[in-house]
Amino acid sequence: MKHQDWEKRVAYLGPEASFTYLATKGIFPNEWLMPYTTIPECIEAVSEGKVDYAVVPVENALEGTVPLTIDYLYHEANLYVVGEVLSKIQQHLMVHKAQVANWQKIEGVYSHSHALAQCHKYLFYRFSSVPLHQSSSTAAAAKFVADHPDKCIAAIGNSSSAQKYDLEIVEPNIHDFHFNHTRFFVLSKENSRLPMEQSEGKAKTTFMLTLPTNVSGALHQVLSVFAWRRIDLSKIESRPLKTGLGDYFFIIDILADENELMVKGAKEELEALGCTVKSLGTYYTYLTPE
Ligand SMILES: O=C(O)C(=O)C[C@]1(C(=O)O)C=C[C@@H](O)C=C1
Repeated sequence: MKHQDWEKRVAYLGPEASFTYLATKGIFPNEWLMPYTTIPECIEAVSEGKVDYAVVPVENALEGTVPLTIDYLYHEANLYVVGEVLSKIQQHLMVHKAQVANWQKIEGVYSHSHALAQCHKYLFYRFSSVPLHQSSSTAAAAKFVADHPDKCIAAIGNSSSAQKYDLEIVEPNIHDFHFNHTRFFVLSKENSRLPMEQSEGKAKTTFMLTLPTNVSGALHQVLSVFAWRRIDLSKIESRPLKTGLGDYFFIIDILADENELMVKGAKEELEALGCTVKSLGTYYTYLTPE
């Protein structure tokens, strides 16, 4: 198929075989997938209309929120979440095939900062004196190792990246906790939603909210707005507003559709209380096959 035959362009944190690529391929198997080096570049590509969607990591079960994604969405972009993808994350240690015999003597480990953090205990106990190097993604690390056959170095990443860049997995499943999943947002300029088919079928909405200044008990009031309406929240987290110490905005994930009467009412009441509320839209959750 030629590029111009593809209907949608989708930016993702590349290169090919990154975890974001696998999530993107899972939800867009037939679209034109375009790799970008950083999360802001993916987000800008949608904002500037170069692509229809961008897929970016937003939260990991071991490491928590991906601050760059949330902060960029709040401070720099005006986009909507049209879907989310949940993927199981398995991290493996891999080396160039020319270095397999020497892998216990590696002189450097390369990976994305989140992947290094997910394997912290393993690296601490097994390779405590070996320098760790951050890459723009796990697949970028695998590619770097592939491009340097003479160096005794390793990458941490998934089995697809080992395959794609022809590396050998020398120690599989080195992530510190078994339940390792990452959540990815699919972003668009339109407040639409990807079709429900193949999703889990339950609607989810994300609000970004700031509290009125100097009001005691403001957060308590916000939570009561949801509580008395029996609106289920799956996440609430604060991030710095970057205007001074103690200034925060909140990300709130709601297990309901923004068009439901109770959610509309909640938004109105929050605004009446002096909060600024921005809805990132309602979307469905997709699982990538394990
Ligand atoms: O480096 C990759 O392969 C990515 O897609 C990025 C990323 C992340 O930002 O959390 C995605 C999933 C894993 O948690 C590790 C890294």
